[in-house]
Amino acid sequence: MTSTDFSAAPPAHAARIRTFHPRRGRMSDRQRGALARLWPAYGLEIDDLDGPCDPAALFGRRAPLVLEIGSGMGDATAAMAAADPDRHYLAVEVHTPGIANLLELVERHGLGNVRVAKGDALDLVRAMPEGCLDAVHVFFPDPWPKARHHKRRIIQPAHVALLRSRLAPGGTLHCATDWAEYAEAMRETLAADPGLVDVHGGFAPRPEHRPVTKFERRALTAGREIFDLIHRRR
Ligand SMILES: C[S@@+](CC[C@H](N)C(=O)[O-])C[C@H]1O[C@@H](n2cnc3c(N)ncnc32)[C@H](O)[C@@H]1O
Repeated sequence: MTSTDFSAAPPAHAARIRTFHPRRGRMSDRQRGALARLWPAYGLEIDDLDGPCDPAALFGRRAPLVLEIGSGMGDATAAMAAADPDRHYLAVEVHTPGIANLLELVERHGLGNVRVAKGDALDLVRAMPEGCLDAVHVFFPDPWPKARHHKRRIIQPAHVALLRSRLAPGGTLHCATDWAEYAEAMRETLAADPGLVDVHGGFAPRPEHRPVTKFERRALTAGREIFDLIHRRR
């Protein structure tokens, strides 16, 4: 891995970004330090977007872009970005300590191909141009198990149509969950989208390129099955 010069001038979008003041969650000194140092150039506050989001401007150059929705502690994002330096990784998360942890990993491993957005992923996706994404990763999204809360799920028909519209033709939507009922609902929802092709014709074998995430580790410890679904935009 090459090291990255974090003292370089922040990209143009940084002017729109306010200084980050984490209000909740416990963070180590290393995480807090990385957040303070990297946020101005590597972070995007979604609520501050006042128009379309140009993903290339976030990175200062063009490359195929992977969006990870709900990156949690960011360990999977960092591992995938390190193994895949020719693509850009944009992680979206609402949880401040998770963002700080990812930025600490970015700093420690010199990952110049990662950026982090804070806020609601769907607001960010709506602000992105159609066809701008090479891949979308939704790894272990909140399952919202109660029926009256299903409307809060990320994977539901209208959101899938939105995500698909931002994928380039041939781009992939990769979802994983340990919640069997949500897995089945995801499978049906994704299969019903006319603009997507199911790469494996149902649940996919666990792809080696997907690192074990924090929530996956918990699920495996508890003995739960993991379900992967990989679709391609037509
Ligand atoms: C169950 S955790 C999984 C985290 C990580 N992907 C993993 O596998 O360890 C779901 C994550 O999604 C985040 N999240 C939920 N809704 C979100 C949204 N609308 N936009 C961005 N992040 C969201 C939560 O804060 C949480 O960190």
